[in-house]
Amino acid sequence: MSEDIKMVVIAGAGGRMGRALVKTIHATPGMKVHAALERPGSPLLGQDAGELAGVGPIGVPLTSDPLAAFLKADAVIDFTSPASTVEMAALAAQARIVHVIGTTGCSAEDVEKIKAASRHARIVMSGNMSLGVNLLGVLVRRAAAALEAADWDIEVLEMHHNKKVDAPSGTALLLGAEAAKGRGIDLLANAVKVRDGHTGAREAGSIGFATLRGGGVIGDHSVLFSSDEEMITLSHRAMDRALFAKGAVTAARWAFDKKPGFYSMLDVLGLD
Ligand SMILES: NC(=O)C1=CN([C@@H]2O[C@H](COP(=O)(O)OP(=O)(O)OC[C@H]3O[C@@H](n4cnc5c(N)ncnc54)[C@H](OP(=O)(O)O)[C@@H]3O)[C@@H](O)[C@H]2O)C=CC1
Ligand SMILES: O=C(O)C1=N[C@H](C(=O)O)C[C@H](O)C1
Repeated sequence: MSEDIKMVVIAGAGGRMGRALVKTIHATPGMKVHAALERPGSPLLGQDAGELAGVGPIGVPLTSDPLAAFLKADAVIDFTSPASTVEMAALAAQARIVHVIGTTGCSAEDVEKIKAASRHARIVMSGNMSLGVNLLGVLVRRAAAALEAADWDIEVLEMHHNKKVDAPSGTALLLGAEAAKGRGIDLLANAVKVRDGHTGAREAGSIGFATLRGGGVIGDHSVLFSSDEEMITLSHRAMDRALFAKGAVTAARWAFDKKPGFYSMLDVLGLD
């Protein structure tokens, strides 16, 4: 790689992932936190991003002007909210900088808008930035392709901390999408995301989701393949948010010399 990302903007710098990203970028030789963004009106505006991340002052105050932040930047790493990410995608495309998106809970409409921005921008978007989860996705796809839908039920189980606002998690949906791909079916048409009351028996071929929330769990995911006689469980546990931050930095570096387009972590990791 001849050129490398140097100046990185962190969107949502005061959040759980934003702080982990500031810490990771600060510790990465050759990289610098160029600007740190929070939403307009946030009580964190003006505070130093390094202080918030626990690495001491780095001379980068939190601001709420993405366009000014993107000037002279190489990339923006964005773990915020769907509305903010859609807005950032248009602005990052205007500024022609790499946009790495970890935000989950985006609607199909949101994703269409982000994809439209990727006509002019290098965008990497994934519900999970870790090598482990993306490899798990490939294994899930293979298992789903090998196991007959009539005999094997697929359920995706996830647990996260009690502050998480979207469900099922982006990772659960990613794993469900891989299972659907393995079976050659459409996830949207076959997903069962809620069960309550007299639901009737499980529909063969459906892909179920179950969501747990509690305490400080960073991210646990399992895909269960159950037949009448046996069960296969493929799972992943995230133990530190630095995992996702490092994955996002890898994605930004990978995208730097790519053409405009909408990429995933499977592209970045060469797993597809
Ligand atoms: N893909 C992956 O690998 C991972 C994805 N995630 C996803 O990342 C997202 C963030 O997670 P997490 O850090 O835990 O959540 P937090 O709520 O801790 O952080 C999000 C931050 O973004 C801020 N924000 C909201 N709107 C804007 C805006 N317009 N401009 C700048 N900042 C804004 C929020 O501010 P305020 O609170 O004031 O609204 C908050 O500080 C979630 O969607 C989560 O699911 C998380 C981990 C890994
Ligand atoms: O909100 C989180 O914390 C996480 N969100 C992502 C998701 O929705 O899958 C990734 C990770 O599991 C943590």
